[in-house]
Amino acid sequence: MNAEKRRKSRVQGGWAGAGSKQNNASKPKQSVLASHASSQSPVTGIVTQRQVLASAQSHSVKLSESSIPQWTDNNIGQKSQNSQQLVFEDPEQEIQVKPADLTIVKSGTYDISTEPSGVSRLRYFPDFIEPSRSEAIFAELLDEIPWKQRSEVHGGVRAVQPRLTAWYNELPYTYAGITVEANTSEWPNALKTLKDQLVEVTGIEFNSLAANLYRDGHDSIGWHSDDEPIMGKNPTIVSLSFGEEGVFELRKKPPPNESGERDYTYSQVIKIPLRSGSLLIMEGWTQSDWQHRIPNEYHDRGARINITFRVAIPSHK
Ligand SMILES: O=C(O)CCC(=O)C(=O)O
Ligand SMILES: [Fe+2]
Repeated sequence: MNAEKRRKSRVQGGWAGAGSKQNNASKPKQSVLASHASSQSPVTGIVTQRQVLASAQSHSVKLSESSIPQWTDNNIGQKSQNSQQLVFEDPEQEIQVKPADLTIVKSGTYDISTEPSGVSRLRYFPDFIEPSRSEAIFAELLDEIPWKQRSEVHGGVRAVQPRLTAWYNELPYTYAGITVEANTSEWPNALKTLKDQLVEVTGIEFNSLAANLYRDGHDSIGWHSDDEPIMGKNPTIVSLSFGEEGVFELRKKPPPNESGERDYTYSQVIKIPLRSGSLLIMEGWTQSDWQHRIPNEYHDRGARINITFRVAIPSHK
């Protein structure tokens, strides 16, 4: 056997032995991927969008320091010794994989997580208000709400919000470094009726209302939680959408590092396309354990109005 042939046969032999070990090591990862996507999805009724490169199911795979099989001359004819060297023991390095994004499209109640604080629950009713009524409400709100572009402060930097807002409440409301003045003016009629309807559905007597107008696809609201002290602990946030569809996204908060920072690279993301007339309720620990946003879009989008009914607690004056 010449030198080149000998080298090839060694390599093939080496990888054949190593391969079976390696495959075994990576197999559980694949089966977790498959089963997680179907039956073990933490959120039933959710469509799993598998995005080939950007995301895969959440699973931590532990590898030994050297995941590449070692090859030495001693391996020839010493199968057992060879395989000994390739056992994946003493895991030292953890590889994290970003879970596939999940999309909620169907009406239902979704417990999106149970830890670290407790149950985070979403209730989604895509067809809460019929299309012709939604259209009329959209026109009324666009016309009657005193929309204003405000600015907010992030990391000490003040910037104009990429959307218009309004707030109806007896108390001023502080969030993202700004204080929105109290607004005791009368609620638009459509909102009074909707509030009564929502009090019936939820049993909660809402006393405040925040409104957002996303004028087009350039408008957005960044990642945040509705966890201002004025909302109290575990607030129920009831959100109605009118006009153009907007994709509402949630991402799970990872544990903070020693400096209190959170790395969201591997966070679970849940998307809910909020169409006109839809109702989304966030409950439980959702504001503690998740953030949400409406990203801007790369394609043209018409105007969208979002109304959130909340309970502001007067003791936080
Ligand atoms: O527009 C939406 O659906 C979300 C608005 C929101 O998160 C907020 O106003 O706090
Ligand atoms: Fe919010």
